[in-house]
Amino acid sequence: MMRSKFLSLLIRAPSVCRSMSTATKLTTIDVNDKTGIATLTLNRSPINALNVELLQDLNESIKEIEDNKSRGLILTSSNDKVFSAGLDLNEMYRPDKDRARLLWIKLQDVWLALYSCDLPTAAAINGYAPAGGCLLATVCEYRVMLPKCRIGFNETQLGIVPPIFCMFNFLNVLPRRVAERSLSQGQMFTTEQALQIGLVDDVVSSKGEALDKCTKFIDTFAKVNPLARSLAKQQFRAADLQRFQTERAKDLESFLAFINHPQMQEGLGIYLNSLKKKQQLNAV
Ligand SMILES: CCCCCCCC/C=C\C=C\CC(=O)SCCNC(=O)CCNC(=O)[C@H](O)C(C)(C)COP(=O)(O)OP(=O)(O)OC[C@H]1O[C@@H](n2cnc3c(N)ncnc32)[C@H](O)[C@@H]1OP(=O)(O)O
Repeated sequence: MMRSKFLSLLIRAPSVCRSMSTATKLTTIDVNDKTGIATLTLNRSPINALNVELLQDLNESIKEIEDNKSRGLILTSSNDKVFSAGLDLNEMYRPDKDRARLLWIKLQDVWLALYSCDLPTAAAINGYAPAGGCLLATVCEYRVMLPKCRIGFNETQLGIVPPIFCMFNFLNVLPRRVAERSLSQGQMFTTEQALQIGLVDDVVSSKGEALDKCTKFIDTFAKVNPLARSLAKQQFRAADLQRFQTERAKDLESFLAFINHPQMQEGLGIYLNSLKKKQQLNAV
């Protein structure tokens, strides 16, 4: 098992594969022939809210990209305003018990797949990225964002405790003090603020430019031995991954207990309604 992983890393070469897409089309994969880099696009209309199916699709696509020995993975969205609106609140409001359990397990799987991904990963954040959207962006090793967007973990603003993997992501990206404050205050940052604190690495004016920047980032590894690169990344992340595995089951039970709490349900109902009301107001 270990040997085949080593071999696959040693013989990794630019992919000749053109494009792969998952059957459901909630995500699409395009592999650039020249660079061998795979672009994984979130494609769940209207706002890439992460439901069970999208998370399942994402997991399959990440695996497909790894198995096809792409040189890197770029995560982006087909929506030109929203990268991802985070977890689908409809999965948590008056939840179906089995689906809610599955939702969290799939979210944990996606986080794990990206956090421990052998490939270099980058996020072209071409729109809003609250909560779960921020999770997907910050689990990557590099981020570039478009102007006039917002990103952050707003969970505490909604009365939700951010799970430990949000903390791991932020501690990888931000100084500890900034990470703790922004997570505990549920801060949402404008693109400009995100750049200033280092939450994103660069700001560009179009999605095309964002994809180019991500490609350039992945290209910085071109002359580095892929096995050495991958193992160095795993070494940095090993303690987080170990803690995640230890707490995974407890984290799932905490989530289920949390969303099934009557006060949480009431809050979720009000919040969902306010999001819908916003649209009604816009239409007036
Ligand atoms: C100690 C350990 C304890 C562990 C406990 C763990 C507990 C953790 C529990 C939960 C964790 C949750 C993490 C999350 O990800 S929660 C989701 C947070 N997301 C948000 O708050 C985003 C809210 N949405 C927005 O801000 C905007 O919609 C935006 C993404 C900026 C897009 O704006 P716009 O383009 O203007 O689109 P609309 O606002 O008009 O939205 C279009 C329709 O989509 C509906 N909507 C929006 N967001 C969501 C969502 N996240 N889920 C489901 N539906 C959503 C919105 O109501 C509109 O619907 P409709 O067309 O019917 O009016």
